[in-house]
Amino acid sequence: MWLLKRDPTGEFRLTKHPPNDETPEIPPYAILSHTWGDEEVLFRDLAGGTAKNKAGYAKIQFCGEQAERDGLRYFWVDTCCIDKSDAGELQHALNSMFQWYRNAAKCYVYLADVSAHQHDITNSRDGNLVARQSGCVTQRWAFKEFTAPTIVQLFSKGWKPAFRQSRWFTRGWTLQELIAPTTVEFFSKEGLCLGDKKCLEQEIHKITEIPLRALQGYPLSDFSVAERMRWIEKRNTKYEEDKAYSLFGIFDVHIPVLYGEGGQKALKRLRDKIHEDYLCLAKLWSADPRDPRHEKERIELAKGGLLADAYRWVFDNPDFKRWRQLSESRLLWIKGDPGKGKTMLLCGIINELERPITVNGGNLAYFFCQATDSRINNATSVLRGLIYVLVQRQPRLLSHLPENTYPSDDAMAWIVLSKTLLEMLEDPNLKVTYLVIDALDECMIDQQQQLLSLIVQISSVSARVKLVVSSRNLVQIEEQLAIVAQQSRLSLELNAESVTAAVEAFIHYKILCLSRLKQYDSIMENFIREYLSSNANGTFLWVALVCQALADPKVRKRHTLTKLRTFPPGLDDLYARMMKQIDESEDTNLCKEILAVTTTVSRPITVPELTTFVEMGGDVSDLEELIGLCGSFLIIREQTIYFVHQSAKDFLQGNAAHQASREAFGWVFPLGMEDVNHIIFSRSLIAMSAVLRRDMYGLKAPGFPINEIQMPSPDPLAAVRYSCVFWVAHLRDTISKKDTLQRNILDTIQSFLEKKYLYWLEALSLLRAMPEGVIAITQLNGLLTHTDNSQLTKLVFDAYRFTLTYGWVVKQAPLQAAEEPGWICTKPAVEGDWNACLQTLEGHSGWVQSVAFSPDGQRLASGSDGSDHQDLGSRLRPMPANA
Ligand SMILES: Nc1ncnc2c1ncn2[C@@H]1O[C@H](COP(=O)(O)OP(=O)(O)OP(=O)(O)O)[C@@H](O)[C@H]1O
Repeated sequence: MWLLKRDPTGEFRLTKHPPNDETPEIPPYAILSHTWGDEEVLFRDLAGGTAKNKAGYAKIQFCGEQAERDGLRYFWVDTCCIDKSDAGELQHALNSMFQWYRNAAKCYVYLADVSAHQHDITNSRDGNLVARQSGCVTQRWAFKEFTAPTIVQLFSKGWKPAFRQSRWFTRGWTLQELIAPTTVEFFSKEGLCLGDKKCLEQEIHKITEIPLRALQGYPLSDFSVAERMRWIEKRNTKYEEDKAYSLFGIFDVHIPVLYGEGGQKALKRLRDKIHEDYLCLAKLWSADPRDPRHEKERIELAKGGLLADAYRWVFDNPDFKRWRQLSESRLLWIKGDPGKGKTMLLCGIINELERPITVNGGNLAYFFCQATDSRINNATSVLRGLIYVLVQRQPRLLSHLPENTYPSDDAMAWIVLSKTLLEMLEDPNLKVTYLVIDALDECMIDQQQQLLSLIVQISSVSARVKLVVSSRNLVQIEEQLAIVAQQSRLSLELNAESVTAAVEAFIHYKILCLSRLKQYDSIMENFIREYLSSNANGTFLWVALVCQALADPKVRKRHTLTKLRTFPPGLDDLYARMMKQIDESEDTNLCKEILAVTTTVSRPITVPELTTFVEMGGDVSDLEELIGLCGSFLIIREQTIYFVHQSAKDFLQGNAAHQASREAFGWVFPLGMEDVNHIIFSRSLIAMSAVLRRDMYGLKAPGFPINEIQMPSPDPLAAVRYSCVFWVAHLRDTISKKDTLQRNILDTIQSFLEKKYLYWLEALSLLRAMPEGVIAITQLNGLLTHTDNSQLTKLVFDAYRFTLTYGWVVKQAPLQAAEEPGWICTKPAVEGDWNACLQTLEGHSGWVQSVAFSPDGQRLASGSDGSDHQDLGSRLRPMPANA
């Protein structure tokens, strides 16, 4: 990078940075942003000593002098600090420009078409600022007092019309010059400061329509591609290709610079590259994308919204401060009992850290483990989540992603992804990176150990990586984390002592909300406050549950105090009391069924999915009412049923230490969990048999691109989405204590597969759940190994071979059969295999014609009679009209 510096003779000279390998650091520098005029000083002018003869020299002088006033010896100006005659240097400069602006200590925007002169405010000779009225000095400011807000006030509105109209806001390259730097100061053509990006943000937002969060330095990956593209739409560039090239930093992608290719072509190449990166990233979350950033928002919402007063205390905590400030402190473990507010505290920490980190080019990735959801309760998903966020924010890290990021074998996936993450964290371009992992204890127990080992390894990887993890206070976690060198690890325990003041703030807020709802008087408020404070024992969750119960419309204001006294202190006692309440209701059996199913399923299910498992003959609104009756354990958000908290599920599963928890297990599962698994499995098959058929989404032709599929309304698959993916898992759990599957179960499976196998695959394709489907059929194959039903075993084996060999894959499938995402596509492998499998399946199922592939085996075929199908057509019998 070339930088300008004043030499001892007072002239500006170019110096190359870093000068050598021993001093790799680039010194602090200022950077100029401006629009190009007629006579700009070029690289060769400075080298040849002709710079001063050009009008553009005034800007260089302005920038150099302003930098000196700000204590900066170096500065950079795009007109003369790039040797454009060198193509390699030009490409490098275009690729690096965003970072150069981002890393600048100050960015000065010189607005050649905005004048502050009419206000008679000028720089005096001593470098200070002087205001004159009728020629007399009325005020004088030292430059130190010369803060941006004072200046804005000073000039009031006089310069603003010209500012709004400034050409600077219409140019392409100035977009990144506005967004990338942390500090942007605007100057009039006389060199007077008009204000900075922060104090003018409302004005700039109105002019550019760029969201305030983007101006404030939040990660650009938080804004959609379409949104970011909109920012440049109305801007112009001298060379039409620059409209695309000026976006490299905004998307953190790079394509070769080819001036002459045309603006449209450059934009298309850029879009293709973005899309390619997106597809690559999407492969990480093959089936059900779980962007941890959305998960965080969902968690905050589900837990009633994040209250800053209840987590801000941590920023003054000495251990937290040490972890944040000392480079050797790499790992902070936040531990505490259920409901002490660990998850919410981590959300608050992320909010606090996010902006300062990302604004300085650092990165922050996080993941919330949740035992209630099999998609995010394992070590591999933690890795996928962290990598996903890291790469989203720094697409350049994509180069570390291996070809196959979704090996169907979980152990293999772990090996591949842990290596990938470690490589990313050692990337020389990576700046300070923070990783936050919530609820290590909610990671599946058999995978906890490997996750902990990786955390230990990361803690010693690089001084640029810092970690915050949280969990309950468990010995096995403590033992593992103790391996991290003592000076690198810190722990912070959330207990009654550390969080009492925060819980008080939470109680205050909750009472305020309740009071608004129920119109309490101050005596009532005080009584509730008193009761909550003396019984909460530093447990936020206890307070939240009691307040939720009081907010129930059925609790009359006059009964509030009596009701309040029925809530015992302690979480488990509170759950026991709530269980008793349900037991006393008229709908106790249905409530128990609902609780049994929701406790057993592998991910939170929706209300329509629950109708598959709970037989009640009523409509969905009845079911919603019943879920409401279980309100102390369950909540519905956006039609999905969640446990109010992991501790509520632990209680019903008999995992809590309290005696009442063991009673709860017997209450919910009188015939054991296997029985509930059997109910879920068998009702899944009944429901799928009724729903699955050919072309459920009315697409008419196979080979339909997955991204163009519009879900019909109502969705015919709504009630069986869960069943399609998880029926085999529940089948497996029915036999965990028995040796083999019973005859009648085998018959049911055989009948289902004979009639519905292809429709099931079609449903999985539509649900984008093919990778899980492959896992399910693999499991099924394994389960049947020891059965004596040879016909079924052969059927499943053929189905298994067929699925794996030809990969009924859609977008982001484990078997990369086609480059293009598709609905159902296949890749011919061994000819003989294909025919054998197909013949078996043809005999069993209807819509074989949806199996389609191109003769070269690479591209997805579309339509049932296209030429691509000739190869296939020669082998398939025409589909019967009534199939
Ligand atoms: N800062 C906060 N703002 C708003 N609500 C909070 C806050 N902290 C805690 N709560 C309330 O307390 C409840 C429990 O908090 P949280 O889930 O963070 O506990 P936890 O310690 O992570 O529990 P567990 O270990 O069992 O998962 C939340 O559901 C929420 O109602």
